[in-house]
Amino acid sequence: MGKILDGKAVANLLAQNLKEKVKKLKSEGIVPHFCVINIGDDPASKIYVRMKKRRAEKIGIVQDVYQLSADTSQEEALKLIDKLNSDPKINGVMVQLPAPDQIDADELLARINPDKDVDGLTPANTGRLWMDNHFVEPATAEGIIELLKHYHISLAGKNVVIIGRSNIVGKPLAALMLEQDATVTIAHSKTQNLEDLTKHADIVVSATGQAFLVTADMIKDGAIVVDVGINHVNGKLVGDVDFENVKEKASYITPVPGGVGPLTVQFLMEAVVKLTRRQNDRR
Ligand SMILES: NC(=O)C1=CN([C@@H]2O[C@H](COP(=O)(O)OP(=O)(O)OC[C@H]3O[C@@H](n4cnc5c(N)ncnc54)[C@H](OP(=O)(O)O)[C@@H]3O)[C@@H](O)[C@H]2O)C=CC1
Ligand SMILES: Nc1nc(=O)c2c([nH]1)NC[C@@H]1CN(c3ccc(C(=O)N[C@@H](CCC(=O)O)C(=O)O)cc3)C=[N+]21
Repeated sequence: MGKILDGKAVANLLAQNLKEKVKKLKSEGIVPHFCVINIGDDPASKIYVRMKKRRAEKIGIVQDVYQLSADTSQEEALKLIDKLNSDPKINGVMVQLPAPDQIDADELLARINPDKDVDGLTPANTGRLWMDNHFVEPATAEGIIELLKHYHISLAGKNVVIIGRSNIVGKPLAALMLEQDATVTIAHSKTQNLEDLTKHADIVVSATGQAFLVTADMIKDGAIVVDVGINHVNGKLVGDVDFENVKEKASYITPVPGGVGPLTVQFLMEAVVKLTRRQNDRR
């Protein structure tokens, strides 16, 4: 039976460490301060924004939330980003996704000053990620890398299948795993015979938002399974993986909740502190 990769515990352990870094900054008169721009009324986004706030407070980081109405124009959102970019008191900026239909989210992301890019999703930082020259990494991908490291799971030479090719999860994770010498396959909704790929994988990561996509018959005995998905089924929070059955076959598996999610939030906080430190050391 598979061992649980306890993302929540690892995130809380890292939070203790980060708190000390924040204390050190505070002794120099610096308080890490970032802003989340949330446009519209997506209920899940509001929950995530609250979770970030909770973790930020625990660590000693100041988080402002700019809650913009669902009918906010592109110009208004761009103006707010420009204002935060040029405010020296603000160390980090992020735009919560998804944004409403009238908003071009890619243009908003591209407007964020790469030196304040908490999510690591600006074109500049995405480029640096693929050139192995990165400073902040997208939090979910970095969280997964650090989770595997915590459990002494090496990526070198491993066959990894990542299901999902989004700019926020699948693609950055592929870059980071490739950098650690894994052989990476990225699957998506047009992939044929997905199980032929996953059956040969040492590590399967699912980031699709499709509950029960990954079943036990798709997994090699002793494989490692990382579940990024967040789905609500009959009022219950589940991932993409049929956890109860897959855990009998896997050597390690992440639960949902309590797996990748808390690490995502933790690594957003890590990014805020790193950016704050660099901005102050450069002055
Ligand atoms: N735990 C955490 O910290 C985080 C969790 N999430 C969750 O992870 C999931 C993915 O998020 P995100 O990457 O933003 O989502 P997107 O919707 O942007 O991307 C989903 C990806 O999954 C692929 N996909 C969808 N259905 C299938 C299928 N049946 N078979 C194979 N591939 C499929 C899509 O393929 P195609 O490109 O062809 O459409 C796409 O590449 C969501 O549930 C989200 O809530 C996201 C971020 C952080
Ligand atoms: N610009 C941007 N950056 C993001 O990082 C970003 C985003 N937009 N949009 C949405 C996704 C999703 N995401 C999650 C964060 C925390 C949990 C999390 O903490 N989950 C808990 C449970 C959550 C619950 O109870 O609902 C867990 O899995 O244990 C999940 C998902 C960040 N995202």
